[in-house]
Amino acid sequence: MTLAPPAISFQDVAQVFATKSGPLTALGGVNLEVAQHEFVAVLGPSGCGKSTLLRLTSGLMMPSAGQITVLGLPVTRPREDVGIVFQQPTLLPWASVEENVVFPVKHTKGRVGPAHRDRAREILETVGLGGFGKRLPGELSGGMQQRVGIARALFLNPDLLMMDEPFSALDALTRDEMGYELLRLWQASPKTVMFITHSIPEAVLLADRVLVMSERPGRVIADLKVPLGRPRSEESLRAPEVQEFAAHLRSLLIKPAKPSPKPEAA
Ligand SMILES: Nc1ncnc2c1ncn2[C@@H]1O[C@H](COP(=O)(O)OP(=O)(O)OP(=O)(O)O)[C@@H](O)[C@H]1O
Repeated sequence: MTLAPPAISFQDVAQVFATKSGPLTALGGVNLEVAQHEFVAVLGPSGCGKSTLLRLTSGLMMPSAGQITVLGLPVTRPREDVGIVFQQPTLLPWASVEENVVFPVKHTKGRVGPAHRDRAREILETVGLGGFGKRLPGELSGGMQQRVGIARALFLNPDLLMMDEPFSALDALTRDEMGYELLRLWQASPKTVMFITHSIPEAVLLADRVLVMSERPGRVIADLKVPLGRPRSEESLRAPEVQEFAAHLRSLLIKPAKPSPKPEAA
């Protein structure tokens, strides 16, 4: 029996950016593994390199050092089997919802065939936007626009779904609703998900495992299994062990305030 390779593997990955004020080490020696079909959330302070992690996995940039493999193969270029959802859906405002969804194919292959149109309609149906294909993005609510972004990422049925704070621009109720919606989609069509968020409740609700990153240069400082079965619900989130887990995550993320300097003696 051959063991399936991990969906994502980082070995001693560092990322240094050249900036006007000199080299900036965004990631300093990241090691992590994500199993196939696992849902992993990444939490960490602002600027610790979470988005960089996601861009490296997607092949949108190459690491300064270390090795990254996706499904057992080194990442050497942007991969078609990795779908990405950003904080803002970045839709083409003049193109219909359906045109936005088929955009990845139009962009790479130059033409869109009837099978692609069928797939676009199917995936729009799946994300709850059946019947909205001819609308323009500006005619949709923020939550609906983000659903279009998710449909576009799922259009080519990727093995991996990278999500960079996908719901953070939405109001609290829509955000919760989208979280459950995402779980439904993930359970109906299992994929490996790397989900970047600043929200501890969101990470706990969605993920199998939570990776916590240090301040820049980012490293993984904790790799914790969420103590919750599936399906998840508001009620299961209230369980004492889950509350305790969330409190532990909070303690890893929030540094105690430094004592203020003593006033100088008069
Ligand atoms: N292309 C780039 N050139 C120079 N510096 C960059 C580049 N991309 C990111 N950085 C810097 O690298 C660091 C990590 O950025 P990144 O966006 O990955 O952090 P993040 O954890 O996703 O932040 P946030 O939580 O605020 O979105 C930051 O200091 C950022 O300014």
